[in-house]
Amino acid sequence: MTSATSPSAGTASRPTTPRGPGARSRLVVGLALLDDAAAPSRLLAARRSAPAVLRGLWEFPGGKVETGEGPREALAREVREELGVAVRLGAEVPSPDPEGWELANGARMRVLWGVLAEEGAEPAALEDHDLLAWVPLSGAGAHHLDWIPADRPIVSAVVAGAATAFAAAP
Ligand SMILES: Nc1nc2c([nH]c(=O)n2[C@H]2C[C@H](O)[C@@H](COP(=O)(O)OP(=O)(O)OP(=O)(O)O)O2)c(=O)[nH]1
Repeated sequence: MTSATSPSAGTASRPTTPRGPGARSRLVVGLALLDDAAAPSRLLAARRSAPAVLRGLWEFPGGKVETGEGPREALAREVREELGVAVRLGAEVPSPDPEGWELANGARMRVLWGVLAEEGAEPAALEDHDLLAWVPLSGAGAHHLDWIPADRPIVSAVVAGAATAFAAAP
């Protein structure tokens, strides 16, 4: 499976600071996966299965950027590992801080829009999650889930911005 990304979209191509061999930066990347680029109506949410402190809470699929990786590359890798699908990544969901959304542990998360790269592909909860849900973008749909608290403002931004997420994409 190939992952199609658009390197020029968004600002998520900034390099991360190397911290030595095998080290991981504190940058986390998350995916706001929409069911359709032109007329999105649902967002994919993933329920954490571990660690214990996060178990049962919902989040954006993704994870930590590894040393030497760009954020987009890291996100495509995490999504392949966690969901078993390739995604077409779009721009970054704008955050109040250019470094990204602040997480509870002091880390930052940058969230990118995405849609499935292959028609008919179905994300599966392969790693880190025990349940996936396509939640409606309209009404209170997405807000009903028990999100990781730091994700709540991101969910609001995603719900507000989904309709135009891919509007400028080629
Ligand atoms: N993936 C993801 N992580 C989030 C979100 N919100 C949030 O606070 N986090 C936190 C949880 C974790 O402390 C951290 C991401 O770590 P992770 O465990 O997903 O990263 P990883 O897949 O690279 O895992 P690992 O190899 O370090 O175990 O960011 C979110 O929406 N998605």
